[in-house]
Amino acid sequence: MRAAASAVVDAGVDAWASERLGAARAERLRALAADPGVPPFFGRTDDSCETFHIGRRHVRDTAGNPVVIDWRAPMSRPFYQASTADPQGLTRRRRFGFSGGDLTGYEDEVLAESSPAHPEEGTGRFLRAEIERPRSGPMRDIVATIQPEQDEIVRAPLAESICVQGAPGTGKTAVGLHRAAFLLYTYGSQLARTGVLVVGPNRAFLRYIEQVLPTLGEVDVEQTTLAELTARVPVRAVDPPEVAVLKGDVRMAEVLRRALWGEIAKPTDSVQVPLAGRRYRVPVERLKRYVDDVRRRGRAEDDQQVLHYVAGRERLATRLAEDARRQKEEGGGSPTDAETRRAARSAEVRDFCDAVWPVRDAAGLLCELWSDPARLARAARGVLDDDEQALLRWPVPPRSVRTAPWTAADAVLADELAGLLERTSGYGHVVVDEAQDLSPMQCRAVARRLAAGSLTVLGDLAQATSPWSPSDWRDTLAGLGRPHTVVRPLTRGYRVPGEVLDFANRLLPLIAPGLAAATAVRAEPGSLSIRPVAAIAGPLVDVVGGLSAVPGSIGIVCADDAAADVAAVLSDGGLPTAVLTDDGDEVPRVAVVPAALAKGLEFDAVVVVDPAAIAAAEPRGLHRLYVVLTRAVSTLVVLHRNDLPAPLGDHATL
Ligand SMILES: Nc1ncnc2c1ncn2[C@@H]1O[C@H](COP(=O)(O)OP(=O)(O)OP(=O)(O)O)[C@@H](O)[C@H]1O
Repeated sequence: MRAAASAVVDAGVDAWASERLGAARAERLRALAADPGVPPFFGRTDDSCETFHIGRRHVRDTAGNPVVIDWRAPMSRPFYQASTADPQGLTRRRRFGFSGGDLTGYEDEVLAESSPAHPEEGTGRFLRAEIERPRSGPMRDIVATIQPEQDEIVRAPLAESICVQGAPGTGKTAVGLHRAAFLLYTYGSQLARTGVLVVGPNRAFLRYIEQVLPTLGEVDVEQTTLAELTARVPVRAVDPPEVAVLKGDVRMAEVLRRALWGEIAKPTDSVQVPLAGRRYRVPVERLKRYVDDVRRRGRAEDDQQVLHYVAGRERLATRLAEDARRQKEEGGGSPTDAETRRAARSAEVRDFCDAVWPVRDAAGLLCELWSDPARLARAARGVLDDDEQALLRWPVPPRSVRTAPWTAADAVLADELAGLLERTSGYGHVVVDEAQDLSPMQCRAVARRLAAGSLTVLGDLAQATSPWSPSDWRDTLAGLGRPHTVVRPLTRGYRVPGEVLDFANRLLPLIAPGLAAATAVRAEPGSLSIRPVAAIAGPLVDVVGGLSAVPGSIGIVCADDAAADVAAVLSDGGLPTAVLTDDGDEVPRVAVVPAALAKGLEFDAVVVVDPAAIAAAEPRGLHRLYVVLTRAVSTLVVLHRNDLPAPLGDHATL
């Protein structure tokens, strides 16, 4: 296929067409470029008469016959879904193993109806080897081993919004990313216009996942964090917790709406509109009606019909110009469209709009609200009480909008205002990860990017650490604008060995009562080690030294404010490490990980330093600890000076 694409001559009917052909060919060659380390296929399906290979992309031979079927094609579905109970027409499924591009082995499952159940069906050798392959660098794709319950979600139709409630390591993130790739393949032309957006919680997480879609051949998906999505003001300050909670509260949407639309003034005087050399008086009564009409359109029930503030101002100007035009027509004149448009842009009309429907910008308006108590009180009356209003106000008004002490929550509010001013362009599909932590205002920011598209929401209520953490998904899904989204659970844990998962799951009745616990697909005797220590330093250096001797990634997770000390201890012990930061740098093989950044990440070996300190560091510290305890693929070592938090303490049975 590469040879055929290279051989095409870029001769179009003219220079422009030739250039376009050349660009298309370059694009095609780029799409066909293959990493020699990535095998062209990883599976094979046999039915009674045919054999198909399954791979990352479609490959055909010189005669045009398919040699490898793209994993996303409907024909590949049985490869992922067939079982001995339901062979889906297959007699055999074969999985190939590769090492650095060399075929090293294969595993067969005979699926004919009469065959006995495969002893390790679903957790075959290859799946296990794939999970346990030592990690280095960013997250890998799972195309070769997607499991049936994951495949159901990956291949759900585009129109279906889905919320995946998945326990740690059940593959939520992997499923969300593979779903994006599946949708782009299956609904390419529809999504080419509107695009797909993936939203993650922070840069460190994004850096970890951002290579998965490109390795699946999808380079055009936009992957971003919530902070980047809402970067309307330069964030340079941090809100105290109670202020951040209030700024994330859904009532802020009403306050901002009133702050913008509530300040539209009533016309007090008529306006003289110049049109084609004469002036026409528009009386104040009619002006009032125009303003009311346009303002009402700003509150349309159907979101797609809403007239945004900036467009409303233009509409108002047009209404005045049209009034003058009518007057001229009634006098026998026939003004042109261009003359009417000029009238709408005249100084007289502009002055009127400035007085009644002033030009606004999001940051400027927010700055006014936080600086001017009377202005805030007008917008917040009946919504926020006096104490709440006081929380929002800046003690000292800033010298300029740019230098104001903006916070991350302010950026989300500025984004809300920007969404009231003008329509935010929406995507055809949005995947939002770690959604359990979104504030109601952040949910609205994501919903604005959705327009008519659908949504994949990924999260785990047991890992919810933000102040808004919901106890079920209803409010989040309503906030995201898709209240009827079906919640689908994933409970088979692929990452964490059974011994470790059972230990972490002891926290579940406390942190998420009623939530089904995950069951691990692998047991790994010896994977969990709990070590009471008198002092951390010596044992920590010993443990990390021992783990460093084998390949794979190591995360040393501790309370955020202990990270620098832990790194210093390791470096003094001859084990230089880096502290993971949220600047998007690659995660080093051996990293000290502040607990707040552990979410979504995983390491072959994890050392948890002082779990009691992690639990004590924040209001939802036990949830944070649950996140931390579920990051390990092969080994978890817990070093504790103080007693373990209660449900974990009784480890006599371990
Ligand atoms: N079908 C699979 N085949 C191979 N590996 C898998 C499969 N499903 C999940 N994994 C692996 O399990 C690990 C966990 O997956 P992922 O990070 O997507 O889970 P998650 O549910 O988002 O976890 P968490 O909520 O704890 O962040 C990853 O290393 C992923 O590659």
